[in-house]
Amino acid sequence: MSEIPERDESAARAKPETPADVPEQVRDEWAELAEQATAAQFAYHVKDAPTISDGAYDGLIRALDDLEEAYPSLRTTQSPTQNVGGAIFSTDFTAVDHLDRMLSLDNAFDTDELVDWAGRVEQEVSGFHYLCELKIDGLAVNLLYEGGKLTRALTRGDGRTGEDITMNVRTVEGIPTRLDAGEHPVPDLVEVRGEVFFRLEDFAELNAGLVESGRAPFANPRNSAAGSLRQKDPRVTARRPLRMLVHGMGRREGFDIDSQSHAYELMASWGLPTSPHYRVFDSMTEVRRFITQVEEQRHDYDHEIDGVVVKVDEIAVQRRLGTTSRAPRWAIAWKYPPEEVNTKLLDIQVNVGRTGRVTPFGVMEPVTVAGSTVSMATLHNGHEVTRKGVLIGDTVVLRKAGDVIPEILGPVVDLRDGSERKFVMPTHCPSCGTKLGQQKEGDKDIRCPNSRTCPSQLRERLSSLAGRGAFDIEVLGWEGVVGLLDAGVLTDESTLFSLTADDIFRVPLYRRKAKKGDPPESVHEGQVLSENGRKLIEHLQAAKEQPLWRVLVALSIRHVGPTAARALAQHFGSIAAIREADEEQLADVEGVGPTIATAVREWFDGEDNEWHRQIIERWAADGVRMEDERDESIAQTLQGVTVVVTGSLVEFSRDSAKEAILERGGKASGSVSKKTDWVVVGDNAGTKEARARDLGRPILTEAQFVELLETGSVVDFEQDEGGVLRREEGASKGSGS
Ligand SMILES: NC(=O)c1ccc[n+]([C@@H]2O[C@H](COP(=O)([O-])OP(=O)(O)OC[C@H]3O[C@@H](n4cnc5c(N)ncnc54)[C@H](O)[C@@H]3O)[C@@H](O)[C@H]2O)c1
Ligand SMILES: [Zn+2]
Repeated sequence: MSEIPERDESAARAKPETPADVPEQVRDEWAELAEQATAAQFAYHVKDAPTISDGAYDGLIRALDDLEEAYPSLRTTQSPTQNVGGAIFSTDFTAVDHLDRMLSLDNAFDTDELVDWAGRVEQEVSGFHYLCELKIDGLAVNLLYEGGKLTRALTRGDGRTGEDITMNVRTVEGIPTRLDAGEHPVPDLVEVRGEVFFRLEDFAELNAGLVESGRAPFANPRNSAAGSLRQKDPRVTARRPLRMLVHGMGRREGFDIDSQSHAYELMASWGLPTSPHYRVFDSMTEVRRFITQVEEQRHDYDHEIDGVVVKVDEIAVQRRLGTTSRAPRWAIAWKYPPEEVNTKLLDIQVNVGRTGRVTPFGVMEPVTVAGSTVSMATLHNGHEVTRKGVLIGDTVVLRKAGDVIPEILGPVVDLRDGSERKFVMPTHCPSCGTKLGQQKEGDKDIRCPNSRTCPSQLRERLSSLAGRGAFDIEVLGWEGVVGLLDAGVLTDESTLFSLTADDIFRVPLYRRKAKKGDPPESVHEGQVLSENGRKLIEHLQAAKEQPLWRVLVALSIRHVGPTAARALAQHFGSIAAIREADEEQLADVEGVGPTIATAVREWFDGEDNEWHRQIIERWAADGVRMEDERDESIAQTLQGVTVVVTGSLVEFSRDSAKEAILERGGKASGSVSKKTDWVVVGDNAGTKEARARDLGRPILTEAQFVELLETGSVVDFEQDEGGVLRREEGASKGSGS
């Protein structure tokens, strides 16, 4: 069917080679890698419990491929590079042949590989389109419909033969047992290929339920979806909220299709679940733009994706290009960098935070994930360590997705060798030795109650107080805090604003050797205050003028971050008024709620109230502004209006834009949802703009934002109802979005 040469051109160029020509060393290396890859395939496809990360697996396949490129005789049908994966079957299921083979996909990990692929295709054929869609990270399934009825469902298996999971698939929501003969007649026979997966929301809910009933949660949606579908007992599958999206056809009888997008249109009309996120393009430039866009909003989809699949749309062209033994030549999977890797958990240590909370964290062998090197990850609390079932010495799965902080998902149990040991939560504070305890019975967190003098809490509190979300004292970083405490000029935060130039001079970090030209009166024992030392004095002075919400954040009241602090400041206007408010009044403030209200009361009335009063009095005496001046002249134009600002504006900083919205009675939100009224887009806006377009929310420029602030509305704005990732007009219908 296909006339184009094998993908591997070097094989064609190389002189004929026999296995005997392959150096022993190379053969051994190949055998070793092949064995590892085969074992990984078994763990992944058959046991649904991978022992190595996808990145590591792809690395093994790469290495094998490189060896086979150099020594083509190694590339036998037995090689893991040549099979579809999952060749070994579980005895729990009956093996059944597919009518048409189910293939895997070739990968492109960088632009060169993608462009090479397109080059090979375009050299062979012309006048075709590229269809781009999401690569769903799930389990490939083949559904057979005969006379419109679902008669069989198989896993992909080795591509020729799969496992019969018909009973299980019948329990998956959204998979019709009968096709709809609405617009198009139901076919005599069709094999429908697609992916079974968990939606992220469903997965989180499933895990929450498991934890509530005292069981261990699942580590990752892909493998637990595979595990859930491949259950001996279909009743277990039925309890798991699995979904499916279809992305291809195998054997078909009694009807014809002319393109991939046509297939989607038909399948949607038959009631099969198709994805709304596909587009058809003319050129590679558009394909690459699509890939970039999808990567930016990778975490906004309701299921996990691990890349984008690019396919030739026209079926006639697909036929001409044909397939290799494991993948079609007319498609390629662009893979995004892996967000999950395996690494060794070397130790679990604890940190005592600014509110006394004792947090265990994992110390790991440094590993690169999603572009950064990670060697530590929080484990939240002792309960969480037990819940995740990790032991010190375990190989663990580490996940870092987008801007989210790295998370240890769980151990790779199969790789334990018996030397692992259990982590025990300490009974006494590692920083001050005080006995640890719960604040209330039933709390998951344990705390060091010595909030006033515990060195660890003090350091954390001071450095967070100086942070950008609080007093914003730039030159008082972690080292500065430690320096002030070590020099003994500060014993707690109450005297922070009483620091004198002499005090600051005593911290080595804030002084330097005197130079010629330094005024003689500033020189003491050959040293002068450094630039940062002088800045610290200035910044402390400036901090006293900060708005009330920042002072509130600086007090380190549990649960009171910038959002709650802004709400409190906006509503009450002064520390005195907040102190007078009862729990109910506090909880009634929008954006506050009962947990925060309790924490605020606890801070003013609890065991440490004396000491907390001292901080406030001392700060006030030193000139810190404890109330906001209200500008009654500002018109409340944005009452009940929610605005999201994204990207950088010219006249506004992030904070001042937020302030401007709040001052006018509006709500400044950090994420775009259907409830967002306006989205203000500055330079370099990322996923939020895309999401706004996706949801069809009105988009404003900075000038229009000013108009909005002044008048409460904008006359002429941009609204993209279609959204960048919507299917093209008329491309398909019936599946909703
Ligand atoms: N961690 C491990 O030990 C281990 C072992 C084996 C495989 N793996 C992972 O699995 C991959 C290989 O598995 P594979 O052979 O399934 O290949 P693949 O996941 O790279 O791609 C092929 C599969 O993608 C699926 N797919 C998702 N969305 C699709 C769409 N829109 N259109 C077409 N197909 C779509 C199909 O089911 C198809 O079979 C590796 O790259 C690795 O990520 C990991
Ligand atoms: Zn302590």
